[in-house]
Amino acid sequence: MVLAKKYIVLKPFFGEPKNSDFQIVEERLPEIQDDEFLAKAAYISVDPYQRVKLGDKYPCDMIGSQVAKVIESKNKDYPVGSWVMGHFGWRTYTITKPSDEKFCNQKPYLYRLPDFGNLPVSLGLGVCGRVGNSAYFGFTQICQPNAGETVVVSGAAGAVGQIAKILGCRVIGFAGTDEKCKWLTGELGFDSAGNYKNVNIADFLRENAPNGVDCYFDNVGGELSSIVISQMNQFGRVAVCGAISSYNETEPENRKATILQPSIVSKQLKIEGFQVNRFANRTTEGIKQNLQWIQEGKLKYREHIIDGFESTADAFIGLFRGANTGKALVRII
Ligand SMILES: NC(=O)C1=CN([C@@H]2O[C@H](COP(=O)(O)OP(=O)(O)OC[C@H]3O[C@@H](n4cnc5c(N)ncnc54)[C@H](OP(=O)(O)O)[C@@H]3O)[C@@H](O)[C@H]2O)C=CC1
Ligand SMILES: CCCCCC(=O)/C=C/[C@H]1[C@H](O)CC(=O)[C@@H]1CCCCCCC(=O)O
Repeated sequence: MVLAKKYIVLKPFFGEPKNSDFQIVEERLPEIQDDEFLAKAAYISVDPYQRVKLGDKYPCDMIGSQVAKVIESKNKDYPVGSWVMGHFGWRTYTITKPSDEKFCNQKPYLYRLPDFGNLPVSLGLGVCGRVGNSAYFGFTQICQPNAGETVVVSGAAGAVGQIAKILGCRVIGFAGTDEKCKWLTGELGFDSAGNYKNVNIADFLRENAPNGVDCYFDNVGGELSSIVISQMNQFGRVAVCGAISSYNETEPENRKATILQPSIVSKQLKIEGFQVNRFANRTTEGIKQNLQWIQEGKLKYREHIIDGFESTADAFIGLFRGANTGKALVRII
């Protein structure tokens, strides 16, 4: 008999998520049945979308993905010792099977990790998982960049800007600390990077993108994005990936930003939102491309790893304070 621990969310988040919004409970797991396997969590992913994508019934199980190891199995496709990515929620042990979508209707719900060679399995939640695929497919399919074009990325400490450099673009990033900006222009080779908390965004862009912006990959939304969009070129393309600047905002007044329509019309812009599961049937293609770029030394990654299941809520809260540089993960020890 296995005793699992899981997080439940007690009530809707209000403003920044708090430890008191969560409770850890224990659950006795039954014996596995035909087709099922038992997986032990190794890394749990904390992600900004978890702030805004819970249902409306409380208390509820916390949603989220993990990389887990199969430790008991009655399913030949998931043998003991194999590594899986599963959308199981924040929990230590899970019994499931491929047709089981009781935890969440996310697609893909479950898959075996490809062979990462010498690289850590934790990448399956970051650059070699759905986060990396958001960057790869969101940027290439929505922005449709051409070599030589100028690309701006907000929430820039991820893969998008590096992919833009690989594709021959000029890249400008915005991030929330000077240390992150130094990493972007240093190790990651961005052409310039500005700390959105202390630069004048419009002036910074006029100086660093004097010929205007062709593509904008928007992770944050709000006024920063309105300013970037106001400096776009004719037929510019915007991929709207997220709007983290608004996720904790409780006052509707503060969710307002400068009107976009004059720029959209006069510059004939294409602005398109996307959700990475749109590309679910190309999951392996995206993972393999990012993996290949890592192996070739073209794509670098950082992980922000916090130890201990009991630290998961803190790791989640840290996302909204910019505590992470790179993918935020909880290692289950
Ligand atoms: N459309 C889709 O399918 C997907 C969308 N997303 C979205 O992409 C965005 C980035 O997610 P992800 O890469 O997982 O997370 P990150 O690893 O980029 O972590 C979140 C980062 O957001 C920044 N941030 C926090 N608060 C604010 C704020 N008020 N204004 C600006 N930046 C802020 C912080 O960095 P800093 O120090 O720079 O402030 C923080 O480190 C989110 O909006 C998320 O919802 C993610 C995955 C899939
Ligand atoms: C205003 C709400 C904007 C929310 C944007 C966002 O972050 C959406 C993300 C999810 C989308 O709805 C479907 C998904 O699968 C996205 C999340 C994927 C992130 C992957 C995180 C790691 C993992 O679970 O593998």
